[in-house]
Formats: sequence, C-alpha cells, structure tokens
Amino acid sequence: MRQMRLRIRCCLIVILTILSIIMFVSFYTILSQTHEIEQKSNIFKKLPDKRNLNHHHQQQQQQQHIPFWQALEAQNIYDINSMPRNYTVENQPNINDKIIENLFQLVNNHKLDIITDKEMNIDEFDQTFIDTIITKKKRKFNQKQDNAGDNLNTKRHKNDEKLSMATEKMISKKYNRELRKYVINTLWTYKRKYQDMKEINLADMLYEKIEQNEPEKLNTIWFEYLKTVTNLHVYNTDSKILRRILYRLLNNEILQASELTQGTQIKLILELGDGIEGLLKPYRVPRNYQTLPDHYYFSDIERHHAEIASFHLDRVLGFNRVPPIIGRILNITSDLLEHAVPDLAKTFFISPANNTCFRGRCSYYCDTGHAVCGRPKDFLEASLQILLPRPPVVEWHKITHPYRRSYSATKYAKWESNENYCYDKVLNDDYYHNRLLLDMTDLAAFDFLIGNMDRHHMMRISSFGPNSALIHLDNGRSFGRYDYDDLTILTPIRQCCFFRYSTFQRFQILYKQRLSVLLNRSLKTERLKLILINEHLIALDRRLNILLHLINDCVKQHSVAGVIVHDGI
Ligand SMILES: Nc1ncnc2c1ncn2[C@@H]1O[C@H](COP(=O)(O)OP(=O)(O)OP(=O)(O)O)[C@@H](O)[C@H]1O
Ligand SMILES: [Mn+2]
Repeated sequence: MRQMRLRIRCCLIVILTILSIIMFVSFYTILSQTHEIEQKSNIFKKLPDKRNLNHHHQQQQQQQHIPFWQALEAQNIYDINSMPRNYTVENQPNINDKIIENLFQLVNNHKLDIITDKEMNIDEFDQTFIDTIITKKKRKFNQKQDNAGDNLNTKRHKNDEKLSMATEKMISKKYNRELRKYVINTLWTYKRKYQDMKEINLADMLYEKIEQNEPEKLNTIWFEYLKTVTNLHVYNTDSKILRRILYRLLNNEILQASELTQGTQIKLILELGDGIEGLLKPYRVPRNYQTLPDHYYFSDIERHHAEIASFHLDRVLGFNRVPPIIGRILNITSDLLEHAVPDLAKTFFISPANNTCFRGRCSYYCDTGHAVCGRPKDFLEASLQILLPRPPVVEWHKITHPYRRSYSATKYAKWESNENYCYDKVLNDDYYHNRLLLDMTDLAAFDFLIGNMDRHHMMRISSFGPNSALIHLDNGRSFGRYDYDDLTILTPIRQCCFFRYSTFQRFQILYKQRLSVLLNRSLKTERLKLILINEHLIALDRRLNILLHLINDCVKQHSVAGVIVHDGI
C-alpha cells in the first residue's frame, strides 16, 4: 500500500515536471517572439540617426519598452519605437494669430462670393498694352527656348539670369500690374463660361466603350464608382459608393498581381474583381523615418503611409482630388506570389532572416538590397489606391509643372533665381488663363502642407475637356520631414500671389477648427494604425499658419480682390 502511494506520488511529480517544462517552453517561445519585436528598437538605440546624435542620450532614456500585451495590439510596433522622438523645428516661423484673424476679416468683408461682374472692384486693364507686351514677350520666350534647348543646365541658367534681368528692366512694374488685372478678368470670363455647365462623369463618358468591349463590367461596383468620378473630383464624399469602394479595396480577394512599369519606384497593379484594379505601394520605412539628410527629394524613398495620409488630408481640405486609397495588410505568399504574373514572380525570394521578399524591376530601389520584405515572414503593410482608367480608355494630360525642380544636385531651375518668373512664364501664358492657375496654387498649398517637393508634373483627365480639375496622384514622397517646413514649395503662391476663394474659405474653417484635429479624426477611420505620428500633425497646423501669413503678405501688396479669386470652383 505504501509502495503504491509512493508510485502515485512519483508519477504526479513526473507529470507536474513535464507540464511545467511544456509551460516554460511555450511561454519562452511567446516571449522570444515579443523579444524579436523589441529587438528592432534596440538596434536603433545602438545606431542612432546621425542628425540626432546630440539628443540621443536623452531619448534613450525616454524610450520605453512596450509591454507584451500592447505589442500584440499594435501592428506598427517597429514604427512606434524605432527612432528618437525629440526634435527641434528648423527655420521656426514668426506666427501671429492676430494677423491671421485680420486677414479673415478683411477677406470676409469683401464678400467675393456675392459680387456680380459689374460690381467687380478691379480697374479696367489696358488691353493694347497687354497685347503688345504679350506678343513681344512670347517671341522672346520662344527664342530663348530655341536657343537653350530643353535641358536645365548651368550655362543656360546664367544666360537666363542675364536675360531675365534685362526683361525685368524693360517690362516695368506697370506690366505686372496690368497683367494681373488681365488674368483676373480672364478668370472671371472663365467662370461665366463654365459656371452653369453640368458635371461630366466617367461612367457616362465610357458607357458605350465598356458596353462594346466588356459589357459584364456595367453591373459592377467599379462602374458605380465611375459615376462619381467627374471633371471636378475623383469621388463624392456624400455618396455611399466611396465607403463601398474603400471596403472592396480592403477586403476583395486578389486575383492577379503585376508590376506597374511607369514611374521609378516599386508599385504593383492588383486585380481585385468587381472590375476594380488597385495600385499597391508597399511599406518601406517606419512612420517616423525622416528623409535622410544627404538625400535630395528625388532620392527619397516612397512611403505608403504618406499616400494614405495625403488622401485624408486632400479630403479634409475639400479638394477630393486624390483617388480613394486604404491601408491593407497582405500575405506576401498567398496574396501576391501565388497570383503574380511570371515577370514579377521571378523576383521573389526568402531572406536570410526567413522573411518572404520581392524586389520587382523598377529603376529605383528595386535590387535585392532594397527588397520589400515581410515583417515578419509574410506580413506586409501596403497602401492600395483605386486605379483610374488609363490610356487608351481615357486620355490624360501630363503637364510639366512650371515650378518643377531641377532633379539634379548641381543644377537650378529657373524659378529659383527669377522672382518675376510667375509673370514671365505663367501669367503670361494663356494656357493658364483658366482653372489650371488656381488648381496649381491649390496644389502648391497641398504640397506645402504634406511637404512634397516631388511634384514634377500635374495630371488631369483631358477627355473631360478644358474644365477639368487636377488629380493629385503620387504623394509617396511627402511627410518626409516634420522638423522642417520647406518654404520653397510655396513659391508658386509667393510669386503669383493668386489664391482660390473657395479654398481660402475652407482653410479659414480648418484654421478655426484645427486642421490637425480634423485630419486625425479622418485618419482614425483607417484600418492601419498611427498613419501620421503626432509630430507630423503638429507640423500641419504650423504650416497652415505659414501659408495664411503668406497670403496676408500678398493681400497687403495687391489687395484682396487682386489676390483672392472667386472662379466659381
Ligand atoms: N491611381 C491612379 N490611377 C491611374 N493612374 C495612376 C494612378 N496612380 C498612378 N498612376 C499612373 O502611374 C504613374 C506612376 O505612378 P506614380 O507617379 O505614383 O509613381 P512614381 O514611381 O512616383 O513615378 P515618378 O517616378 O514618375 O514620380 C503616374 O504618373 C500615373 O500615370
Ligand atoms: Mn513620384
């Protein structure tokens, strides 16, 4: 009997030991996985960003470990802990709220929205003066174009400086004044011409083509969405379709993945069924990664979260010119590799860390050293944007931005040295005597807020005809700095001193209700967490203030009616 008891006890002890070993092993495995997550931040602690070396010690103490249970919740745990959070803003502006309030009052007193043509408070411009000067200047400009070729080289740059100095002398301030009046007049004429025009939508425009070639697409959600893509915007906030199309982007099964060869950095086209095609840009860098100090805007890596944030900001600003986009988590193997066309499939591999990667074939960052890899294994965050119909179905206008940067480390663009550039090149050109001018200033305001220096072209659907809004594509190189506001992005507004009335009114509301609060609210609807870190939100409020100060400077110089234009849009 005693022996029996002893045996039972022994058995119990053995079972308990085995159980505790199993528990210990499984607990260790879970812990070590969390440890893997936390290790990343440790790596960054050992290798601080050079710019922040002086702050580094401080920040090291500030960085805290994220508890295990929080780590399970936060998908972007790498992002949250990966880099120092302390910073000082460079070129901090002198902001005065009173100036902004006064500006609002001044503009509101003008009641630009109810002024009729007759009451327009702009003096008659001198038509003959404009005519003679414009023809002269056009001839001169064409000559310059012919002489210098199309390259932005230093030699030409020096030449231009001489020429533009001469031009400036020849064409007096009077010319600029007359030209400004003339442009405002053309915009009023434009308004009169188009204000009663019905919006055109893509569904109506493409109906026959689709009925002939792919009639099955007429009953899709995609076709419903096309009804809301018009010459004025690429979605309708009031329509249920926006929610439905975002839902499809987020949840539809991926049927095929291929690489979009246009552009420089990796992006995939995903076929999503229901007629929908999506443009995917993958996770590349953490949310608080700042553009490397030695990188020009044209070397900067594209950020999927910047694309998503830009969509939300554009919507908050009331433009509705960024095609709908969502953040989505994908499985690299089952969502992408298993549906990849052969050319793309060839570029997949398993990394030494056992993560699935692909590198694609694009011209920038498409080598094994810069591959897109799962973190961990197959887990990939990406942005997915609806792909609008492209040529030959729909014709696009790709307009070289007059304020395009030089895309070279050694060369300058003309607008950088010629303060009269807007009058010389933009206001002078009847190509801009329509909505394009104020679309361009809208875009400059948008780009300044998001910190995008990479706006080399302006895109619009030309099939809509001349009254067609710009479409704000390609915002991946924005939100690169939160500690620096690049004032040169505002050059179109500073030099032209024009701004759209409706945009100004919207900005007034956003200023009063706080842009960062409204944007953050919009971002909360996103599935991916923490699209913009707080530092970027703070920067947005700061930049809106700077922009309003700039408009105030313009108004001081040219009066309200000479700057703020109500073009009916
Ligand atoms: N949502 C979209 N709908 C339709 N076409 C699109 C869309 N997004 C991008 N495109 C087309 O694909 C081209 C390349 O996309 P994007 O500009 O985002 O890539 P990129 O690598 O940044 O290009 P680049 O190097 O020229 O700046 C665009 O110029 C445009 O013609
Ligand atoms: Mn680009």
